[in-house]
Amino acid sequence: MAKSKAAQVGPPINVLVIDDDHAHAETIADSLSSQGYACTLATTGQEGADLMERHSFEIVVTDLKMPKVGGLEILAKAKDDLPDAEVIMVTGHGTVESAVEAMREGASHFLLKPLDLGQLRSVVDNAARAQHLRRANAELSRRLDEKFGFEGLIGNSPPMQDLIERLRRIAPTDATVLIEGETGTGKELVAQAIHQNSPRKNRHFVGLNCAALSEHILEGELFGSVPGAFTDARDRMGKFEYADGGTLFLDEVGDMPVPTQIKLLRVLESREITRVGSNETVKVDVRIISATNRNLEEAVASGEFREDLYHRLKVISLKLPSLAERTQDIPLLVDHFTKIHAARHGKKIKSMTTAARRRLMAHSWTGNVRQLSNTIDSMVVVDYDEVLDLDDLPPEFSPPESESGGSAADGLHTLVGKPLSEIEGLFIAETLKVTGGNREEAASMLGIGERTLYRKIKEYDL
Ligand SMILES: Nc1ncnc2c1ncn2[C@@H]1O[C@H](COP(=O)(O)OP(=O)(O)OP(=O)(O)O)[C@@H](O)[C@H]1O
Repeated sequence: MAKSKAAQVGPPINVLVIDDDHAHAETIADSLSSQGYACTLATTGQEGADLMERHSFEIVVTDLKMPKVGGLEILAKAKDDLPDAEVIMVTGHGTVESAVEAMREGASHFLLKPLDLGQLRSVVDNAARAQHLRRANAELSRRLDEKFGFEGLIGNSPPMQDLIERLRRIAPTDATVLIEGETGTGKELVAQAIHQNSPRKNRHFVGLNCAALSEHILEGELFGSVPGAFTDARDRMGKFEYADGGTLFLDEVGDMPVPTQIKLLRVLESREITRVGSNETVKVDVRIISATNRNLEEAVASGEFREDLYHRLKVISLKLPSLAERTQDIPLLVDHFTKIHAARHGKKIKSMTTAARRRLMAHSWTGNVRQLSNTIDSMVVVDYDEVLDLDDLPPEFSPPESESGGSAADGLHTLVGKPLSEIEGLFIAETLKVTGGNREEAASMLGIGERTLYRKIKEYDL
């Protein structure tokens, strides 16, 4: 491949070369560097593993047989720390079986020793092509995010745009964040988006639901345990240690038992944990994001939540709007979930009827975005004609009596006798309510142009 090709899109592809034979490692790196790759060398498996923790490599070329940390361990490490990296194994004739195992475990290619440099370059070029495609996709989704959201967070309404703007500023810092919001408003998604846009993104994002766990189990989960700490206790790493260098997401933090709250506060202050049953302390570097759908201020007032911990957790406080506060986002979310669920079920959905959209817009979504997603999921499953319509909606969406058949006429009776212009104004106002104030959507529902709608809004002073 020509030198320029490897560096075609953006900065050069980052390659990590791991080989305990120094001269061999250098030959590989020289050969790839001359093709425009940015190579980093490691001459032990351990050194390679350490480098993978700190840097983001796109391709890893590793020797299979190395003392202590071998190629298969490197592959497992790459899966954890660099899940998008392409791993290429270099192996001697005697170890072909392990190389086959490596392929099964997700290596993208293996090369036999003695290494043919031409073949090496062509295999690396193929991996680089896959990485360029990944970069292009990431760039595309970044642009889409810029337009419609942030890391999969869909929403164009003013409260969502404000939230996304704040997230962009908060994410790259190390600040502790408390996310408050009703169930299904996207608290976990927001926590993940913060992690993905922080310097910690290559380390673990570890979630723990603090509700419904007894004090002892929760503490074992958080801090780990040593044998003998309690019945069945094993030598086990807790979530804090596992999240070291990364982010720990404490979901339903408002339900944490008070004794555990005290221990958590101590850990946040000292930045070290003690496994349950042990006296040894372990330093941890973890960013804490917590979430709750309870009103924590009330919990503090009633003594169920410690005030000092509350203030520690809410250095940055984010309140997620309920779906009722951002009905304007429903059409975007509907399209988003239709695509996702159709792809998941391998079904083709061409469109959704206006009547079905209208019903979804008017619904009271107590379960917020999750409930909307589940509803679209079930519509996609039962649909048979590639068009999502009222008949695909779950039974709880059946129209109320007043909207169906003859009884609708009863409702209309109350309007008889009013001037047509007043009725028109009433209908426009109702439609705008249904669309959450979205005029484009309202105009399309009413079957009139947007300019006409603007004129009528002015005319009726809506
Ligand atoms: N703004 C959004 N854009 C796209 N998908 C979203 C958005 N908000 C939530 N979702 C989706 O809705 C579902 C519920 O979100 P999530 O689990 O983050 O909510 P939650 O507030 O943590 O809920 P709970 O309090 O019940 O744990 C997920 O599938 C998530 O991907």
